[in-house]
Amino acid sequence: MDSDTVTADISLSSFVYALLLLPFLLILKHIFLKPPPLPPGPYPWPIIGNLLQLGKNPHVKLASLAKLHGPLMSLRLGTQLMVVASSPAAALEVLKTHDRTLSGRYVSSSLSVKDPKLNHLSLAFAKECTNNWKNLRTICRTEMFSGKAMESHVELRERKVMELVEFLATKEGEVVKVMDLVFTTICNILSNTFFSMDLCDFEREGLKDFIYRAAELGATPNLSDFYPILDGLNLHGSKKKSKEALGRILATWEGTLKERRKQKNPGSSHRDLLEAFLEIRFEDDQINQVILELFSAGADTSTLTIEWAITQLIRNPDVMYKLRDELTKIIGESPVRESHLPHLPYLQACVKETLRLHPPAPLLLPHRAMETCQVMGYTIPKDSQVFVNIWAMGRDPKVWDDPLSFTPERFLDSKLEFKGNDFEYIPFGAGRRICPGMALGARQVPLVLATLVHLFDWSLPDNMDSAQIDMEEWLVITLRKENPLRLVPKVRK
Ligand code: HEM
Repeated sequence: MDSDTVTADISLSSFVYALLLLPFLLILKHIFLKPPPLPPGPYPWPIIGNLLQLGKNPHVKLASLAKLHGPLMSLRLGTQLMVVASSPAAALEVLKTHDRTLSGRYVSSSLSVKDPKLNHLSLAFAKECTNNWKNLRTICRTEMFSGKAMESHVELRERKVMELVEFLATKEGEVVKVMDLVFTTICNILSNTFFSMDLCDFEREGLKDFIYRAAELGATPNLSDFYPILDGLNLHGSKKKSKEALGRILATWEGTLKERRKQKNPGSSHRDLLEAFLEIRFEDDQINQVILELFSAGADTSTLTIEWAITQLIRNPDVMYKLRDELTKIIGESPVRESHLPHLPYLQACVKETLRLHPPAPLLLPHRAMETCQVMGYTIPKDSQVFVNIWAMGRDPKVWDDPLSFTPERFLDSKLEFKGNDFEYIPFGAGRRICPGMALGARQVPLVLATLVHLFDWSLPDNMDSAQIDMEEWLVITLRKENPLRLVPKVRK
């Protein structure tokens, strides 16, 4: 046998051995290199998964499910996978350690922008954190939320709040839907920052009702969110309804946009966001998209926080008394100014305590896994929806003493801030997707709240006692429409 034949025999036998070993190697790979499992969660039913388990207050139900399944759990909603983080440690993993991968946005099919050009120019609904999204955040920060921009709008915010006070004063003794009026004020603060004009009226319906309607449609789950294959069928007709509602919102500033495009020099006494957008040659569609998103993200969140703060103050007269006392000592008889806010620690603590118990976005906005990743020893597959249940974290007895009581004092000697670094307390989120409007929210909410508490006495109508305002989360919104929470403001003499 010559050496060539021996070499050929050896290679042939190595090949045969390798072939025989292959199944074993594959089995070993399967056993040892198997990706970690999905996060634990309730058993999913065939086809519907866990859809029926969420109910009408998903954050409340998810909080109780997390007690059974742990701080990182997964549920199936139709064909979609939902992952929920419910502890500060899990929130830190999602919003800091894996922020790059998990900062995609999951957008409901009824809200999703079909035009790819607009999708690239979206802020809250941008599916990825693209350069366009970064640029948009930078423009909004520079023009609206930076220290300089915030200072340039102080007088505007104070004026709008005084208009609310003047209107309320004309209603002495009457039953008033105060929170509708607060919503009007917040919308007008925003619309003046965008266009230097009011878009809402205390007496008439208009923009605010269209925004309610659009928000309601956006929050209503759509079957194609759970079964994307049904997307083209538009079973609820919700896309048509959202399009109508959005069309009516856009119509409220269409004329202004046209006018301002024609003007060479806008002539407004202070710069607004529209001026910045026109300078960088944004088209109408692009401007509409961003302003729409800023309205939807900024108006309801601030109003709900004020509404809950007032509700908690009525429920807790001692806290109301202490807050009034602080306001009287620091402000005296004059109207509240933004320059007073840094000197009102108890007011700031009341706002923080309200955001702990009643975060207006209890699950943040839905994030999306842009790639498959491993978190806390579990796999989160690409395109899963990822939520952080800050409502559950705000009421967790492992994190807070006596978590259900409204005790602003807990924030007085504490260094806890809502700026996205303390993961037990993130009402504005954290990481790349943190709320860009935090600076504005953190000024307009205490300004309006302090004004309402300082200038008015709050009492309930005779036929309602404080037990009746023992509301469940999100019921406030329902109350507003079906059985509005009517508080009687009495102007203090
Ligand atoms: C009390 C007031 C507010 C609270 C509690 C709040 C809270 C939040 C939260 C929790 C998020 C989602 C963060 C995430 O998904 O991780 C968010 C996003 C957002 N907020 Fe706010 N917000 C408030 C006021 C405002 C205001 C006044 C504006 C602007 C006018 C605003 C504009 C936005 C936008 C555009 C986003 C989407 C950001 C993105 O996806 O990149 N918010 N906010």
